[in-house]
Amino acid sequence: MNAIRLTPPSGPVRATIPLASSKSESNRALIINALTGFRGTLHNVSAARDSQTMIRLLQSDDSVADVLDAGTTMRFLTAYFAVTGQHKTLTGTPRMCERPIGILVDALRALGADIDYLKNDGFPPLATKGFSGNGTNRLAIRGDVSSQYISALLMIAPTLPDGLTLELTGDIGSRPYIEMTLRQMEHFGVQALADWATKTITVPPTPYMPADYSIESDWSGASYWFSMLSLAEEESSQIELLGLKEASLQGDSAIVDIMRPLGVESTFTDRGVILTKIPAQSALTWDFTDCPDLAQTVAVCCAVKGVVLTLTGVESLKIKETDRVFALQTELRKIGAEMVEVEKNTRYEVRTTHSIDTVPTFDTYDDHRMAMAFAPVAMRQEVVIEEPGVVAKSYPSFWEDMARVAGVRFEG
Ligand SMILES: O=C(O)C1=C[C@@H](OP(=O)(O)O)[C@@H](O)[C@H](O)C1
Ligand SMILES: C=C(OP(=O)(O)O)C(=O)O
Repeated sequence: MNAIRLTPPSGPVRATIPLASSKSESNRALIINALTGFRGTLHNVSAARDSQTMIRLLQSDDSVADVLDAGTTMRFLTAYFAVTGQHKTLTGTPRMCERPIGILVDALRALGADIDYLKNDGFPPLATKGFSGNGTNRLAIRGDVSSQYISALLMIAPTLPDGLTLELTGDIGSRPYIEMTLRQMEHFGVQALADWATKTITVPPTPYMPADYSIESDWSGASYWFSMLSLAEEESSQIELLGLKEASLQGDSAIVDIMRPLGVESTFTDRGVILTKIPAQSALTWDFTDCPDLAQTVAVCCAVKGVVLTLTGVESLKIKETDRVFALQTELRKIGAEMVEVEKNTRYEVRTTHSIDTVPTFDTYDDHRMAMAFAPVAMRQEVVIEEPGVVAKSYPSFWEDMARVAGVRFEG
């Protein structure tokens, strides 16, 4: 499957979308359940490759754990294998081996874990080689690189002899993901104390209790449907998204507020949420510190609508599946838009400069979110998307779902 051709709907969009379940919630539930001795029951675990990889690696006796391109799987399993004293080699795709992990490894070493880098210091591949259990129970850790290091440490913290206190330093990025971790730990019987004023989180040494846990649909995946409804030409268009809750653990539920000025009203029901069209604004400013995975969705949507978008809080985008800032800048040009760096690394502006009359072919940079963020452009014009299989990382049925609202043809 080399490319996919998408063509606009011929009339109003009317669709009900099942959505994938959250890979973030799934991967936390899987790690915590492993720490109960696999005694709980998880419902609606995500079919996302990142979660299926987590399941496979938790069950495997193999000494090599290849996480492919799954960031949470790499970070959470490193902590899990390290403190459970398992001897494992953790590796991943070439890009995964460029994504930093030094902050987490330093912290785990301070807790008493023996970890070696196998190639470059600070990056996978690495080997976990046992756990002495006589390290510190208080750590300072940067909060501005990846929250996944913090979530990884929090989840293993209650199994340490004296628990763990984390002092987060610097700004905190992706904080809702840390809160998601704490809420899920609580569900399994561990009550941590988070003081956001002092940026200190204390986890007591407490055994996890087995529990039933049901995973919600994925709000990050939902964001593409908000974008599609925003871009749908016909005012009577409507999309229903199943399995989402208004009171969600997922910070990406912020898409409800981000998309209102872009012309999408959300009405919650007992099945999920119904999206309808309302008038849109001509400019939007948003800080993506809490929800970095939404930046691509919103940037593309604004570019197509001609809404001037100012983005801040996107520093972490450069160390994700690809350098997402570069990828966005390059692909947005194909639809006559530019993403200009207004202040170095901290503030960007997306503006539409001209319209195009050719069919754009979007590259996806081994990044599921590049494919899914650009797919909604097809609400307005025909597009081709390269390597559409990338969506498997978080939302394997994305193109199947997309076929409910647009023409979808695989090519090559
Ligand atoms: O903990 C998680 O499940 C995630 C945290 C975020 O990463 P960072 O904390 O690195 O921003 C997010 O981008 C990623 O998709 C999932
Ligand atoms: C950044 C992402 O995932 P991860 O860091 O877990 O690879 C993502 O899904 O957008």
